[in-house]
Amino acid sequence: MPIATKLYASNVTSTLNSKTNSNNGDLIYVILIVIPVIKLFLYSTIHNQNPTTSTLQSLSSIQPFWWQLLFMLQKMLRLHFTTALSHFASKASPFPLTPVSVTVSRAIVCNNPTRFRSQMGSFSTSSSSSSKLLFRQLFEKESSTYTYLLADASHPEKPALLIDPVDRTVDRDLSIIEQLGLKLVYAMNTHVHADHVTGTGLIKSKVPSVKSVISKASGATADLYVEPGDKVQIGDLFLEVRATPGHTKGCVTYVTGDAPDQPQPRMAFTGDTLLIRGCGRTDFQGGSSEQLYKSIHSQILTLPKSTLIYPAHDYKGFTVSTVGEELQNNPRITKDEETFKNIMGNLNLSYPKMIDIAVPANMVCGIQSNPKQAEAS
Ligand SMILES: N[C@@H](CCC(=O)N[C@@H](CSS)C(=O)NCC(=O)O)C(=O)O
Repeated sequence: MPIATKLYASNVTSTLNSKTNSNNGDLIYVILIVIPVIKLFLYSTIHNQNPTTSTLQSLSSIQPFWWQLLFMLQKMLRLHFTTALSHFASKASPFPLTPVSVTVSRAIVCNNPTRFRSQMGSFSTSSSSSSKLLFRQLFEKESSTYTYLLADASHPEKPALLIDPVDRTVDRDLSIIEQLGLKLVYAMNTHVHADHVTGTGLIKSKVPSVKSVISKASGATADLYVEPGDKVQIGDLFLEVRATPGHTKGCVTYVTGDAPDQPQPRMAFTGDTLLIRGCGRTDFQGGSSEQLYKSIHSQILTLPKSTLIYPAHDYKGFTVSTVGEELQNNPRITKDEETFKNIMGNLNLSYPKMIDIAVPANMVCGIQSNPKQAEAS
């Protein structure tokens, strides 16, 4: 029996029980109170006394007998006596004393699951929703890199793309793609990375139909080059390409489409341009703090405040932010341009350990002469 029906049935039973009990209570009321009063009046009449003036005298003479009788009755009918008291009390009180009210309130909670679901839903701000989008944020711990998997799950072929895959985690990424029944179409980079080798080359060696993608401005070799304003389509979903130079000269940010059938809120894959509470360094690969400041402010922070920020790295355990959150809390980009340039000129970060291997490899989208060697590294 469904829980709501069960509760309703027990509620009906309780109501019937309390009705029976109140009839018993009426009977006890007659035995305990009405009969003694009649007896008192009869006694007064028989003895030719005015009942009003002789009440105290009369009571004192009959009390021992009647109270003894009442005491015995009470013992015999303890349960009924208690019920009778409850009956009188409930008649006097605006609040019912029987458990019926408890049962009813439980039934109301269980009968309104949608109310509680919608309350829970209104607290969810950390992910974007679309009936089409399948989204996964994947992490590579050596370089603290995020790789993003996006797919149109409503399309018959379930076309998918990867943003910023890492060579070390290609097998993991391809296995989740296979498990979810997706068809990987594009392996994309936000820029030429300096701290790890991109997974795009290795992916192509394992799934030759996949196309590698990078910006034309990067100067790197790939199957497809994107430019500002281009759209990268998978099924009915698309990403817009925005030029965001500054960390490197070819950096781009991929932003989900601005249309009612696209994920809401929008999602921005910012690479190393905008990090959570930080931003990419500007001291190599054609970096420029002046350009970075302009890119972030004109191309990313002008998006709706609800836009989700998904960076290529995080070193502090953050996973996602929003434009609104960064506008308020980012210690670098909330400053004026001069202060920002000063901060960026004094970061004193050591060069990435992999820079001498990573940059040349990534200039050809990670295509290795021996993919098996790369897989083992
Ligand atoms: N220690 C790491 C490199 C860390 C680093 O320099 N990160 C870059 C992005 S990867 S090129 C960066 O821009 N950091 C900004 C910051 O404020 O930390 C290594 O050796 O690989």
